[in-house]
Amino acid sequence: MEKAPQHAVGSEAETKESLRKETILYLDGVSVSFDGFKAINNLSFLLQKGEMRAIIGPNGAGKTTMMDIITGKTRPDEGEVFFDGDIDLTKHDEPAIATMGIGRKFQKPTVFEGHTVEDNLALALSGSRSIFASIFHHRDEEEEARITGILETIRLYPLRETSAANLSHGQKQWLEIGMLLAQDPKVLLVDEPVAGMTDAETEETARLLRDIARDHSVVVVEHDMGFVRDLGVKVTCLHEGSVLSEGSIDHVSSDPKVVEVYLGR
Ligand SMILES: Nc1ncnc2c1ncn2[C@@H]1O[C@H](COP(=O)(O)OP(=O)(O)OP(=O)(O)O)[C@@H](O)[C@H]1O
Repeated sequence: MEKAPQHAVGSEAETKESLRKETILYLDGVSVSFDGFKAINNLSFLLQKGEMRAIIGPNGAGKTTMMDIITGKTRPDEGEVFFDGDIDLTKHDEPAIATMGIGRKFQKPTVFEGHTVEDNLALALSGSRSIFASIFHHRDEEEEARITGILETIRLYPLRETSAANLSHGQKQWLEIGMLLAQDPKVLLVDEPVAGMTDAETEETARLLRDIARDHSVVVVEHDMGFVRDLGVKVTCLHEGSVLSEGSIDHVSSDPKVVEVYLGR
């Protein structure tokens, strides 16, 4: 008897594994239900190391739930979720996943309003140090250089001594992205970064995220299609907890399925 079937199964698993090893995020066959409702339904999503991806989709498509699964906030009922090739995220909790290098920025900025831009970054850089100790501790050259680098990336170097309370909404979003960068994540998950921003801030945010994507992997969830186009990256459209369409912005935005459930509305 031929051993072909067994061999075929083995090689399929090997192919999957070698595919997985190239990825920074790997979701395969992931499902999760809330009270019998499948919010995520057999979802497969691969993010390559160093890639930036935009996620779009109608309200309730499962975008937030997908982020919740990646960050360990929600446990999937089924499926595989891997980080950096071979770390099984379903075996780790939220704080452990954050420490491993998955940083998440929620829609609403949560900067420390009473502190300067620079001190907010110092706080984020210090991790567990107390607020008082972070601000008054003498920063060494390396810390100074990192803070300066982040201030330049987030376009706030000239405002470093300004109180965060006096920043515009858009600048607060950038500061929060900076605070995420201070934690040195490998992947940044960014939820609706340009909601409520001016047109000029929105355009600058696309450039800022492209700069960050030069040395990080990034997932951006956003409804603003002009902004998604400016990002110039592969787009995934979710619908009913699965991938409806994936590819270039031109491919996805002209896909009749996407027009029907999302763009045409
Ligand atoms: N904890 C929960 N309990 C019950 N249902 C939930 C829970 N979390 C999400 N859902 C449901 O799962 C579906 C997917 O929600 P999700 O928030 O992931 O969508 P979304 O794509 O992020 O939408 P939006 O663009 O509005 O933020 C929705 O129908 C939502 O009501």
